[in-house]
Amino acid sequence: MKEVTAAIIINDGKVLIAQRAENQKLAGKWEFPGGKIESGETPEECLIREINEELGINIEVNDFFGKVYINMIWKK
Ligand SMILES: Nc1nc2c([nH]c(=O)n2[C@H]2C[C@H](O)[C@@H](COP(=O)(O)OP(=O)(O)OP(=O)(O)O)O2)c(=O)[nH]1
Repeated sequence: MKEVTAAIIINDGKVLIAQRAENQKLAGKWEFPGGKIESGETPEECLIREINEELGINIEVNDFFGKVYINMIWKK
């Protein structure tokens, strides 16, 4: 099982969503920015790292929104 974190960033009543890059899996799809939890990392640490890598900003994690389980099947 793969564990992923994603951030819901709200500013001025607008929610930030990001488009996946052309060189990524699911290229062009829209997502809440985030990524996979690495070994030894807490979900919060993962989120801070991913948002810094993807958006170049430093965030503080506030409220936990929720958890979902997805069964993904890849099609080529
Ligand atoms: N970031 C993000 N990922 C999502 C969302 N919904 C959803 O199903 N996913 C899935 C897509 C991917 O299979 C997985 C996130 O993996 P990723 O490829 O973005 O992770 P990563 O940044 O660590 O990438 P990499 O190092 O493996 O290249 O979670 C979402 O809202 N945000």
